[in-house]
Amino acid sequence: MNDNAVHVRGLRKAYGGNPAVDGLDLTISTGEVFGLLGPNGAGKSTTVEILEGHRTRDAGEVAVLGRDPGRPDRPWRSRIGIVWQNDVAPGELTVRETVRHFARYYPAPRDPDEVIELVGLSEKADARITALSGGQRRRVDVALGVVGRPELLFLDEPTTGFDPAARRQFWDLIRLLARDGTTILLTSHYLDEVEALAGRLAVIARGRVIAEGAPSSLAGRAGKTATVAWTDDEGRHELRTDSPTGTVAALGRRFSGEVPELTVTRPSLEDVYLDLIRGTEGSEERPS
Ligand SMILES: Nc1ncnc2c1ncn2[C@@H]1O[C@H](COP(=O)(O)OP(=O)(O)OP(=O)(O)O)[C@@H](O)[C@H]1O
Repeated sequence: MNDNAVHVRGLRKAYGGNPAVDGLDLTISTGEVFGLLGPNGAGKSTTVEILEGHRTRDAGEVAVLGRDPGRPDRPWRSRIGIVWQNDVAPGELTVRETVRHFARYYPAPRDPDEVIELVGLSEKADARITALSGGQRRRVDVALGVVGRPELLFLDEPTTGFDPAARRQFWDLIRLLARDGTTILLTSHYLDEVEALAGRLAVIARGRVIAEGAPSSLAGRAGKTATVAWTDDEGRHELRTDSPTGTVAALGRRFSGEVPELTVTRPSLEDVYLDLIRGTEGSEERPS
């Protein structure tokens, strides 16, 4: 159909007459790490489940790895990987047994021991799943999602329950998979995670994409007013300006050298995101 990993036009899905996905368009290029953001109930999971072939749609054109996920077959399924939101690992097996077991479902799996190492569970390889902590079980979920060497990986809230160090380690794993050519669709409520990992993202509200772009430039973020702050004998100063370069140059001249505690900040991704979704929840008006 086309070379994109994911191609969606006019996707619709309603539950009992209530639209959950309401004319959604999405294109994800092969090899991209794409973030999906949106408030609770925006339609992210419904969209992702349709793309995964786990939910039917009411209308719209959808191609995932060139196929209609509404008619999934086994070879297509083996090309996608899913990290489920809920723990799917069987309890009585060890980590290694579990990963080996799942590897057998795929035609060209990764080496189970390498995968266990990748997710940082080598020391727990012989532990039963039931003996793992919540964050460690989540790592098993990730291992099961990638052991089949997927071309397209769906990650839904992947780092929920991870400690900060484990999150960073997981981000490294995602970057490694991306370098390996894996296309990744990441759904997360952690904006720093999306910013760190995604090349592009879409914000969904009330079943539609309301903004799309690189995290650094979403909704005109890069051009938004900057805040220049510095400290002098009188204390801390903050100046909002559309020309921070000129402001910093003037400060440089005033201090003839280093400006004490100088910072230049633009609105964070979270600021821009919250602005975007403000008014989309509980309102009858739809953003254009
Ligand atoms: N199986 C279902 N039956 C009925 N309504 C559903 C079903 N699944 C989802 N919905 C409704 O569809 C809408 C979109 O839900 P969805 O789970 O896709 O949102 P989401 O963006 O993934 O939210 P969250 O961030 O909370 O996971 C919500 O109003 C939800 O109540």
